Amino acid sequence: MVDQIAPDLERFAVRPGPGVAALSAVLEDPANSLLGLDFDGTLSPIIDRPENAVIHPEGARALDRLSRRLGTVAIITGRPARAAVELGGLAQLAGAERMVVLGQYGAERWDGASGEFTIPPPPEGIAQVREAVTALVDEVGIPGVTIENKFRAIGIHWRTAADPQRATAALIERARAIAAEHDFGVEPGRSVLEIRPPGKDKGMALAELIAERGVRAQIFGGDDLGDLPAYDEVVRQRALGIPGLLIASASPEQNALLERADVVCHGPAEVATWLHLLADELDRRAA
Ligand SMILES: O=P(O)(O)OC[C@H]1O[C@H](O[C@H]2O[C@H](CO)[C@@H](O)[C@H](O)[C@H]2O)[C@H](O)[C@@H](O)[C@@H]1O
Repeated sequence: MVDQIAPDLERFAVRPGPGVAALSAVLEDPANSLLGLDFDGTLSPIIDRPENAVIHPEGARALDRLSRRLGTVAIITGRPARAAVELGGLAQLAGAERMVVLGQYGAERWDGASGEFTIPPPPEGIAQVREAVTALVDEVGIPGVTIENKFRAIGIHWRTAADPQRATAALIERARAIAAEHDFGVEPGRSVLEIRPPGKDKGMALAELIAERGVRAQIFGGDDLGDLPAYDEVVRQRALGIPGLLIASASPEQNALLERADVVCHGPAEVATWLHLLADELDRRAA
């Protein structure tokens, strides 16, 4: 039996603070612990075309290892649940039965145990929103601006725009007006503005999963503004006695999470390295 010694905090690069106790709690009780991760920018490197995104190969390997050790591994994403499962190859992971995907900020779900998707019907008004957004993008006419149809939401992307500054100046306020007119909300992200129905966020999605699974300790990692409600939820859960560690996947595009994080990784490759460290330590303790 291996000694249950405290984790080497220097190796895990955990800032002094509540993340330290959370890491110990996860290592001591992995079966009742949750790992929640965002998809794009945290597991999957940011690329020009959303439909070609994949999980970093080392991230996929680490997820595979962790899904055998932790009670719950959840991908909590703005992506449709089906897209995350397919792009991430999640159904093929060894511990897939312990994985959950909460897609479209918690509106959709995939359960690895049953392989079933829960996808509510598209919200009222989405066809009109799509039409108005398409007309706006056509009228603005900036090459490289693209529309992502997420069936219950629409993403306007300008990562590949010929003139990203002109694109944001021409699009953002008018896209917000379209959202307001149809009682939709907006979700700003990395070179994207999403128009989506209100009422769900990653914090709510996380809270529901914690309650459902009886989670006793957690780790959550994200990279963008849409992850902040999950950060808030981790802080709220700490006050309720559930320790939580926050990982930020840092990028030059977004620094809103950095000061709040217990661990800062530089993009999905470093997130993957950190997840492997966690898997190594869990394997060592299980040996
Ligand atoms: O919650 P997430 O898993 O982080 O998803 C947020 C949005 O990510 C995607 O867009 C981002 O990644 C693309 C691929 O790397 C990139 O081209 C784009 O610029 C990024 O904003 C995705 O397309 C959206 O649907 C997600 O809501």
